[in-house]
Amino acid sequence: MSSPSASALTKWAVAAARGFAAGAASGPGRKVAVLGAAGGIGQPLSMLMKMNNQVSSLSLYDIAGTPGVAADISHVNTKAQVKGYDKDGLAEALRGCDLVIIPAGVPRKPGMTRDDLFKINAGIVQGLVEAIGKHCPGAVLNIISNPVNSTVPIAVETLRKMGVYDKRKIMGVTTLDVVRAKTFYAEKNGLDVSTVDVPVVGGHAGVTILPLFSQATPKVTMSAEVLDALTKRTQDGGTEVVQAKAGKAITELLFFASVGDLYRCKKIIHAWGLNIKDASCCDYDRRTPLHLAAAEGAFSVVLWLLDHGTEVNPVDRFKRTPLEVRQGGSAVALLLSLR
Ligand SMILES: NC(=O)C1=CN([C@@H]2O[C@H](COP(=O)(O)OP(=O)(O)OC[C@H]3O[C@@H](n4cnc5c(N)ncnc54)[C@H](O)[C@@H]3O)[C@@H](O)[C@H]2O)C=CC1
Ligand SMILES: O=C([O-])CC(=O)C(=O)O
Repeated sequence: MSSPSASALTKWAVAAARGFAAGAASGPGRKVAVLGAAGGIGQPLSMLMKMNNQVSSLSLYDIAGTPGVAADISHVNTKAQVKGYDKDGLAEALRGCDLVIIPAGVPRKPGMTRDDLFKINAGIVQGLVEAIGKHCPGAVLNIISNPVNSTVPIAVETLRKMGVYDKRKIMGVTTLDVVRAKTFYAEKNGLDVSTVDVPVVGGHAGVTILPLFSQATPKVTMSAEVLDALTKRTQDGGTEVVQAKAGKAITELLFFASVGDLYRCKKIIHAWGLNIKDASCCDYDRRTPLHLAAAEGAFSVVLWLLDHGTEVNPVDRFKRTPLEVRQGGSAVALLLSLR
């Protein structure tokens, strides 16, 4: 499974607990569905649900990769019965659910805002909510898919049209903003984070996230500058994570450049919006994809990088250019020296 951030784990645990508190069904053992269960959020979230002893039945639904995730999660030694469902199994996954959590959809890449996801995720959420309205209309709904500020209203209107809307049962998951505000406030003021509370109101995007540090406890007087910085960091917390995760994409790009896999290089560059002209697209030793492709004689990758504007002579930490790391004469060396 991919590993979740600690803050994200806290967020989902709290959201799920709220979901249960507002749940319609009574008695032990709730049926929970995670839609988008095979994704970066879906997998650790599914694990948390499997570890929650209020859950007796856990439906893991995704359009791809569900069998592996369901097998993995089902091995956890807790009582919830796990079943994986692929794209044809949505109705069955939802039937009788008390709580449905939706992390399905595309995530941001560096440079994108959450609103940039609207075109794709609005349709995904609407389709899933229609199925919920049909197969488990009484369930509590937690929406994680971004932009939460828009996907929640879409869910509300979808259920309203179907005549099954209950305002007590739909929640956009924004707990992560509270988690971040508490962490940053405690860090800045040298407080034990377990004693800290910071209310956050508003939405889940940029300036719509409003941490109320004036209401935080324990109370600490902070300068206007510190207050502004904490507010901004809380509002930009998601962007901080999205950007940090792009580092992994660069590492993958460097690997596929070194093995001459042009198809995967292009896929990663496109998916993550990586800028191969940017000097920061490199590893710790400042080796660029061109350094690695040249060193391994990956002609097609070298040619493609050069044709797409990569600098010909960047120097790595050891002051070597791609031509210099290419040992001996070869087509790659000739290509580099002619540019
Ligand atoms: N509200 C919040 O605090 C947070 C929200 N998010 C949002 O959660 C969403 C998911 O993020 P990640 O898990 O990182 O993305 P991901 O790409 O790793 O996973 C998304 C999953 O959704 C699945 N999917 C796509 N269309 C589907 C459909 N029609 N039905 C069922 N599954 C479908 C994909 O197959 C994939 O497994 C994004 O929109 C992201 O912005 C992410 C972090 C925090
Ligand atoms: O920022 C994003 O795209 C994901 C998210 O909602 C968060 O981490 O708060």
